[in-house]
Amino acid sequence: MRYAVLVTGPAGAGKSTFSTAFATHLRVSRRTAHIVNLDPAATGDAFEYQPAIDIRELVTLDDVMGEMNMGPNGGLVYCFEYLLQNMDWLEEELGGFDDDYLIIDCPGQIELYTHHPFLPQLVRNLQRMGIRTCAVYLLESQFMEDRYKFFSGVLTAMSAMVNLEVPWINIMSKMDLVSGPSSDTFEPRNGKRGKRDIARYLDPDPMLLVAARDGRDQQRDNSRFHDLNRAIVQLIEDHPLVSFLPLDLTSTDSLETVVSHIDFTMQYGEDEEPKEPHDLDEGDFADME
Ligand SMILES: Nc1nc2c(ncn2[C@@H]2O[C@H](COP(=O)(O)OP(=O)(O)OP(=O)(O)O)[C@@H](O)[C@H]2O)c(=O)[nH]1
Ligand SMILES: [Mg+2]
Repeated sequence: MRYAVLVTGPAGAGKSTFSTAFATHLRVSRRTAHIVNLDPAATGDAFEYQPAIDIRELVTLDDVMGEMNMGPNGGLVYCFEYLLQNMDWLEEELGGFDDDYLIIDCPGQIELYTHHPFLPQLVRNLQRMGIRTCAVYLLESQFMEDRYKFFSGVLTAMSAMVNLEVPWINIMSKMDLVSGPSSDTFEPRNGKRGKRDIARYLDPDPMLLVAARDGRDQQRDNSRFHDLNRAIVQLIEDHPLVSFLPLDLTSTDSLETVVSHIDFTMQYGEDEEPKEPHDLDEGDFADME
């Protein structure tokens, strides 16, 4: 059985860092893991491991920009169209792996997740090849600093989820940057976030949008903005599709919890009993009553 995890999410969310940590963790656990680089713009030393498959062997953003006289964004779109037309190259590369765990590090172009046909097509091909596939979507913890930014992140995650029809796990990355949880309070105190406050983001509480009363809201005090927020609140209440697993790469437990959720989602090891994901321990962020 072959497995593939698509590591997705906006630019700078920590996808490549997570992919490397994930691969290391699997190797330490004596499991074969390979990184697939799907980012034609990745710079040479971006990876601790040599990727087993690298889109840059087919096409690089630099070449496209140089030869086609394109800018970086148009160039990236061109790269994906090119890969889409050369899917047999990827299939051939993938064909060489048996019984393996492929970690597919995706680029951070948000268009790729919300409306470009490339990733859905890739997923269909992986499934046709009998590779069990799931996706993780990383959002970085800094998004929790601004409620509007956070909910725009939640909506983007939802739209990516709907676009890519695979089992899906949302991850709040870089939790090491969030100091806390220091207390059981809702509001940040002494610059530290309370446990309950963090929980309202991991399991997005749409009332955060309604209750927002910071300076920024006064500037935005107009009824159409409030109507829009109310509509978003309603959408998230009616379709609570998105919740986040916290990921703190400075903690092995945290990484293990995330890996066990991924294993569970893909039913890794089909001959074994399906495993329940590790419960989050005391000290993790999401163990709210
Ligand atoms: N503090 C902290 N920083 C992180 C973590 N993960 C990644 N970073 C930093 O965030 C930046 C972006 O990390 P990458 O792993 O390159 O993110 P990416 O999602 O692959 O970025 P793109 O491929 O450009 O979209 C780098 O400076 C990393 O060092 C983390 O868990 N904690
Ligand atoms: Mg990257």
